[in-house]
Amino acid sequence: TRKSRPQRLLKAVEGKATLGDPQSVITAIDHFCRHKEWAMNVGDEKGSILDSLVIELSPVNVLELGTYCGYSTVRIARLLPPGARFITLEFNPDYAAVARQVIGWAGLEDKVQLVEGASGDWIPRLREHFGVQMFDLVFLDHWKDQYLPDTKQLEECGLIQKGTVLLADNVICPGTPDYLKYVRNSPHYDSRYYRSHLEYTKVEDGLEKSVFLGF
Ligand SMILES: Cc1ncnc2c1ncn2[C@@H]1O[C@H](/C=C/CNC(=O)c2cc(-c3ccc(F)cc3)cc(O)c2O)C[C@H]1O
Ligand SMILES: [Mg+2]
Repeated sequence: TRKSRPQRLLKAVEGKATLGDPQSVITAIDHFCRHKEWAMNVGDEKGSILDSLVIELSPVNVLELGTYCGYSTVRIARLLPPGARFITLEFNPDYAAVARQVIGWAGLEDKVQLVEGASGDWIPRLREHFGVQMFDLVFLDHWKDQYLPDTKQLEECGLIQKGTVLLADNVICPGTPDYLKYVRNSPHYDSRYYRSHLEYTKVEDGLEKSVFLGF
């Protein structure tokens, strides 16, 4: 059977990137998606905004919702301080398999815990299973209608506390209207929109950064 797009993306990484060099993996994926086949990675333009926020925050505990091929996983993991803990959730086993290899090519497998499963099932178990008390940074990039329910569940589980930063991809395209309304209207969040473009295109999109102010 024909390879899937994630498998073709992985082939491009294996053909172009240098083993153990995260930047070469990022460059290989961006080149593949810009010149061969578009794929829903956060991309280089929004990725640079993500980089600057990770560097500024220097987070110790990070959660990513929606690993896909591991592009943003590599972008984030390569910038984390030693001893940081990074959990990424992906429920599609084929995507998870590709992501493990992409993360492995970048040499970042020791920095990332890729958990196969649905965010809704795993969020209530993160504390007792991984001993994590709260997250400094949550990157939301999974199904867009899951952003709000998962944010509420993270709040209820006490995994979002004063100072936690939520960073959401695609708040314009495809759009996450209910999530955006929630974080922008809630007195418990200080929210800011970083205008950019949909990965590898000229279409407007952006990231929403929301800092939890405490209850
Ligand atoms: C609930 C849950 N738990 C764990 N993993 C979950 C999950 N829901 C999705 N996932 C996993 O995340 C990934 C899903 C990501 C969804 N992202 C998207 O749908 C997405 C779509 C576009 C887009 C924009 C314009 C267009 F014309 C077409 C597409 C751009 C993006 O950056 C995206 O992230 C893969 C999936 O298996
Ligand atoms: Mg996205």
